[in-house]
Amino acid sequence: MIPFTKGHGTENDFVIIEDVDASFDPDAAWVAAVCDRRAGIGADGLLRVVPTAAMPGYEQDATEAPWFMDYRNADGSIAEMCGNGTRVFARYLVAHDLAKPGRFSIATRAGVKHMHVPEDGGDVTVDMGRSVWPAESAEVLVGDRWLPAVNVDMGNPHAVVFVDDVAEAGRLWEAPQVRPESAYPHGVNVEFVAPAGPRRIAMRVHERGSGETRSCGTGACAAMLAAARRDGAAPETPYEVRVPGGLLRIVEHEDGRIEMTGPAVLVATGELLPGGLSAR
Ligand SMILES: N[C@@H](CCC[C@H](N)C(=O)O)C(=O)O
Repeated sequence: MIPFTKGHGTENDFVIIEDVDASFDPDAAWVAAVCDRRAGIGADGLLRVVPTAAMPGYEQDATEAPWFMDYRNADGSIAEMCGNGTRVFARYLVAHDLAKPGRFSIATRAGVKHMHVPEDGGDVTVDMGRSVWPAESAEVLVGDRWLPAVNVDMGNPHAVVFVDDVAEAGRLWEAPQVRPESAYPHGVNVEFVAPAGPRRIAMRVHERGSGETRSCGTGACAAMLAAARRDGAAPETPYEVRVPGGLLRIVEHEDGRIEMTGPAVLVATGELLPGGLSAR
């Protein structure tokens, strides 16, 4: 039987599997079966808690960040980074005595991230590092209009589109169409962003590998940065990003580091029974 924990950050939900001896490397089909909302546990993604020293290519980060967040999307694909995932992962480490509350670091495929988990169980902050702005120009189809995309890399790729109302994104049952597709050789997360007041935006997202989710932390940072540039806001200006699953508070510092604060909730623990997951 495989123990698991279920958690979420602004309703971006994850199955967390602890793998302290790095003996478990699930394949994509297994992850997709666990994340299936009818035949599995159901989640937007999976977080494997594994020693950084056991992750080939990341061993150098182990001293600073002993635990590695091995993130998988709901379809089983690997992504470099998950902003909401970092907060939930950090909460898990503290709850399971793998880290002390306060400040500590975790390793990810997008580098080491610095966390703050308050002792009182309050909201968790992650220092996401700096953004990169790819030069490609691209567009996203919204209804029957092609709108310009603002490309922001937060360790993973994002295309931010400004709309008047996030409802314009439609049902998002399928990945939004982008052009040229060559602008996103590894796929893209698409954020639809509308004004929601001074220093406040509303966002919906279609995530690469997971479909529409109720929140995306890296996406919220990309959206905030695109909005702040558009508003001409100075660094250190805090923004609120309203997503269907709650509220994230984000600030870009003078030195370009981006900090995101929001909830990180552990909901349940359980065990996966042998043979219970549907073969695909
Ligand atoms: N929900 C995440 C992002 C997860 C990865 C994304 N789907 C991708 O493929 O890049 C977040 O909170 O950042």
